[in-house]
Amino acid sequence: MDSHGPVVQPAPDADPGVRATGVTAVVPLRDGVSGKSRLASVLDDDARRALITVLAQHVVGTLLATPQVDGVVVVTADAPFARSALGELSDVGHLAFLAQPTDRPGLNAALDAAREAIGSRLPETAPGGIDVAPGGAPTPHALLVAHADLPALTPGDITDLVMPAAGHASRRRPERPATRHPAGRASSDPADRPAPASGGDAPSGRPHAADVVIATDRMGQGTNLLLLRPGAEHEFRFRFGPASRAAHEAEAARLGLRAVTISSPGTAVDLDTVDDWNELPAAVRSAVGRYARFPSP
Ligand SMILES: Nc1nc2c(ncn2[C@@H]2O[C@H](COP(=O)(O)OP(=O)(O)OP(=O)(O)O)[C@@H](O)[C@H]2O)c(=O)[nH]1
Ligand SMILES: C=C(OP(=O)(O)O)C(=O)O
Repeated sequence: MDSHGPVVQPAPDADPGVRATGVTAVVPLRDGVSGKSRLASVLDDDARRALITVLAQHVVGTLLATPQVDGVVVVTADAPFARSALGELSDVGHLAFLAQPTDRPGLNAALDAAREAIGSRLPETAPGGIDVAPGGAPTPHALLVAHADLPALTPGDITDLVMPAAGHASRRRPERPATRHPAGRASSDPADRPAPASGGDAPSGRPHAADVVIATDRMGQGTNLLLLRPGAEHEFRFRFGPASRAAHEAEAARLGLRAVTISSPGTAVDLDTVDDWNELPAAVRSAVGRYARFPSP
């Protein structure tokens, strides 16, 4: 394994020339100290820091390896930590770091700050702002929020989520067994597109692009990734936190936007608790476990 943590392979069968729309990804990353507090009973500070690092490397590397993603902005309360954890990935693609304003604490405020920075296209030299331009983003542009703790996420999952057919009622094949690495499960086969968890009521046989795509967690309660297509990306209020899936569905309804909620193994698996750890696919647990030693169950 290289210094970027779990290896990320580009989706092998994705056509880089095919774009639903340009996508700018935003990854919130609190810091390397206070995060993963729900694992504090089993992991000490150093182990949690290592875990936060390897998970963030995996998510950001996966986004950068996804053909539809033009750039990634990491919004963080701890820029030195984020740069040291992720800076090397700048070689892979357009990666920017945005320091979260100290007077705007919290996850939703961090995302608001990132959205504003992207919208105003801060110059590279903007004080406290983006220090690496996320790339010549064409308009219209979609905004994809992805949490930094999704160890089974693959480029294929992201392609499936951002392509216009995401949320269209599809026949889901059984998950393929993990190949060389959990991130190697990528596919752009339409039949592998994530099944809608709810709200996907597009006419049969015709893909329909939702304005808002919510990738929920394995309990069906939270939001691990959130796509706002052009037209939805400005007004939508981020409602991350407890029961955010329902809150985001309600927010879309409030704005008269069409939303779909999807779930696939790679998007649903986050790592917040010991239960999450025990539920990880074995290959993913083994890859992550090389960086953060969890006690045996
Ligand atoms: N920039 C920023 N990111 C945050 C903040 N709070 C959470 N995040 C990030 O948002 C994502 C989801 O975070 P949570 O699962 O709620 O928190 P966590 O730190 O991973 O875990 P817990 O401490 O157990 O809640 C992760 O990528 C976090 O790093 C915040 O206040 N600012
Ligand atoms: C913040 C969220 O998730 P979690 O804290 O469970 O990672 C969420 O699902 O909105």
